[in-house]
Amino acid sequence: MDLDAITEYSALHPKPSGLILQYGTAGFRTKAEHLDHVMFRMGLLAVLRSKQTKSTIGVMVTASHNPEEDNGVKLVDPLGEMLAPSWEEHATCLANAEEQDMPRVLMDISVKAAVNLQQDAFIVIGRDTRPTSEKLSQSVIDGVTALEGQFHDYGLVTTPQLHYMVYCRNTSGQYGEATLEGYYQKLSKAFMELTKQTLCSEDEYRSVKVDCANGIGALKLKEMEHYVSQGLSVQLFNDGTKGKLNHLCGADFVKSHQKPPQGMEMKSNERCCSFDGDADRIVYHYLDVDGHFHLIDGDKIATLISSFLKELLLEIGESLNIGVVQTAYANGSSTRYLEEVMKVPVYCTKTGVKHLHHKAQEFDIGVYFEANGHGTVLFSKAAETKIRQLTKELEDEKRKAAAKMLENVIDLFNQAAGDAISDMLVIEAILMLKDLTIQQWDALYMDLPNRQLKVKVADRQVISTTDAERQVVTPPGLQEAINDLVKKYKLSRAFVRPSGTEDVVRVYAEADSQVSWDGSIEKMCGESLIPWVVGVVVGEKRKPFQ
Ligand SMILES: CC(=O)N[C@H]1[C@@H](OP(=O)(O)O)O[C@H](CO)[C@@H](O)[C@@H]1O
Ligand SMILES: [Mg+2]
Repeated sequence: MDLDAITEYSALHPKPSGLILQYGTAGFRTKAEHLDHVMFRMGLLAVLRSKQTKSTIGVMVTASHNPEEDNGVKLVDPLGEMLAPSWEEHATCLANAEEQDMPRVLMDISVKAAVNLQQDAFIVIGRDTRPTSEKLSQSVIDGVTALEGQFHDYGLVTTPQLHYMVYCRNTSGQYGEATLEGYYQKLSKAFMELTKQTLCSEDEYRSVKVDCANGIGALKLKEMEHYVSQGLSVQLFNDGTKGKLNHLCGADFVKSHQKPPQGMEMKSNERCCSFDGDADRIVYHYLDVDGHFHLIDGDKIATLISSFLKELLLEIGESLNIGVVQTAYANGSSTRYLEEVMKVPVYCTKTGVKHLHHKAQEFDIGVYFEANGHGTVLFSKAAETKIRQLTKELEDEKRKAAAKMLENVIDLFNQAAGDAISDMLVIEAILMLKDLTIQQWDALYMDLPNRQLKVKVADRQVISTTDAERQVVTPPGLQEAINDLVKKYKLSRAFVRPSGTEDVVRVYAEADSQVSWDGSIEKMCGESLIPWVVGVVVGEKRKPFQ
């Protein structure tokens, strides 16, 4: 490693002294003006990771659903998954090293991680549509070239498209061709195959309105549109030609405000969906005839998908196991419906896709979705091989058709990461095949009323949790206080955790609809729980719930 050359290059991307950033749940994320040195250093780190794993590594420049002024970066590991936790620590150390210490820290990492510096390195880079993303991705490239890594810059791509490219390249093309054309071909072929025998021909089923959050999803859906136009017509809104990224629109806005995005014409009972800023999340929604807004979130998406998959499995008569993975934010009604009505086992992990993804890998078919709409379905290698084999061997026409459908579903899901485009096509296909309207889908179960709030505190790390973040460990007394509170309401649940991406504490509460009308959710969240959390964290001595 030529440390002098690295020092020289690094001086072109100097670190503001004293700035400390953390590689969080979704990489580094902050105001774009603080990120130039981080980008350069992540270019360097990606080269080390590539040498260590002898694989292509991805670097994505995006801040997803966060405001346009922000930006961020995350590394993508060899099979398209999130960076390994030990390397998250290396990333934090490298990003925070003061200018003069950086080459030594880089060297330390390569020794600790036993990196063979003679090994070749190959990095693929992608970026979203933020005004700062192009320049910042150039800084990543500077880092890669400073360590003499090879690279391919995919330019503007969605986050899941970059994950797909990494996965393709590290499986020698077995997963698909590592180009945008390859991605569109693979998905559209599976979608058209899957939907070709659908009986319904009414336009209602063939058309969907998409709020693209003024982000990259709009560009990529436009590119993809003609591949699927015979089966589905996609109407784009918030396509970035006027509005600001993620501003009053997009999946995060719709989910957290539980109201329609601005900039989208919605007529009653029309099927609409919203992507987030980097198109790795999706939620559906519609207005009913009375003009009431209905949100169909990640939980209901997981329910629709798992009931469809379970039916297909019954049809082919193979005992492949299926599991659904959620987080504590999943609505209690969804968990009950999945376990009690559908008889599907449900598991809860910590927040953050990497935890869900990891758990979902334990099943033949692992369905995972965060309530906010980030998720996908993973098929184990054994299940995939079995299903592909059945499409050839089965003689019974009905069973064979079910196996073929499953095969297309495997190809339609992005197995590397949650993907709004791919999820949308799966959902559209299921609705067509099952002849379901959005209202019928929505009526599978009724969400418990719920609230999610953020509290700004001096040090959010004062709160620590256990049991997949559902129980507070510290500060003492807080969990007991929550227990006392939820005891008072039917079907109620509440929890508090420090965010992994923002400097806030998140508070979640839900309760039976009967009692929510008298404002108990508000009582739980607003009047009592939040002041208590804030009080504890700032060290106030006041009693809870006063
Ligand atoms: C309640 C919530 O939606 N949390 C989000 C948010 O994490 P926090 O750790 O809650 O800030 O950002 C993550 C990354 O995008 C996403 O995976 C997660 O679901
Ligand atoms: Mg996102």
